[in-house]
Amino acid sequence: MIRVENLGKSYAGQWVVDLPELELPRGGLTAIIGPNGAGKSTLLSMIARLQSPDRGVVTLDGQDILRIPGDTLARRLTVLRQDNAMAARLTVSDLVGFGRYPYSKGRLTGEDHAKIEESLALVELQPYRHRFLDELSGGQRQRAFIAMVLAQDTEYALFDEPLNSLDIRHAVSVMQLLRRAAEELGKTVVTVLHDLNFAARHSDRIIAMKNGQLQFAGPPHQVIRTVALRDLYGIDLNVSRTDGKLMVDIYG
Ligand SMILES: Nc1ncnc2c1ncn2[C@@H]1O[C@H](COP(=O)(O)OP(=O)(O)OP(=O)(O)O)[C@@H](O)[C@H]1O
Repeated sequence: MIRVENLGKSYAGQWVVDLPELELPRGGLTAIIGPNGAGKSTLLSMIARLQSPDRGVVTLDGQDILRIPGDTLARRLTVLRQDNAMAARLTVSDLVGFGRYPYSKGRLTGEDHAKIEESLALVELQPYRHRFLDELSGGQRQRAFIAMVLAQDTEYALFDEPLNSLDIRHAVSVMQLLRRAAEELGKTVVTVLHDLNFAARHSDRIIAMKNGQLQFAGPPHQVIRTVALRDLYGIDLNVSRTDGKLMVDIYG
């Protein structure tokens, strides 16, 4: 379980994350939604220890993440960041191989190569394995980074807007991948999503943030409601339910 206590991050005297308490239980897929600037990425990067909080603690299965050695943490938790700045003259295979670093320390074993292949196949990038990152389209590059995260094969996997730049086929495929990781492999998947329909369809629970605070939390049908979405985004969106499936009319 990931637990956040009294967690805060502030810039210029303004709390951009201000969470007295938040629990992300083990297993399942949690979507984090909320308007631009709500604090979603900041929360994710503090959980992944990419950014340090100004107050409070994050615990992973009861352990303060600041006390977990880096290589141990890297075998338990991984994160796909929104800004994947990385050397362009790196091939797709090399990048995905970095996901194995916590295990191989740079000397890839047969098992590592198998994981790399499996991850490339999951995002359908085998034909591009020898391409340099700057020779890929935006969506292909995004899938390469997703493959790197999958290759790391950690129990906790955090994603910040994984569907960025993806066409609809690959967006559906990545969401199904995350779903399978949670359902069949028992991983704990936490992902920031802007697409409310993907969040409604594929998540077990939704956390909705606004102004750095937790606004709503619960299963999709409790959060994906016209009143809640108006509160979050300031617009009226019609939500319907057909055959038990929630559908947000995102065109207003
Ligand atoms: N380095 C920084 N210096 C100052 N303010 C920052 C910095 N990083 C983030 N912020 C501010 O913190 C707030 C939260 O940013 P964050 O990126 O966490 O939001 P978000 O919910 O992920 O937004 P988006 O949906 O646009 O990605 C924003 O108001 C942002 O401007």
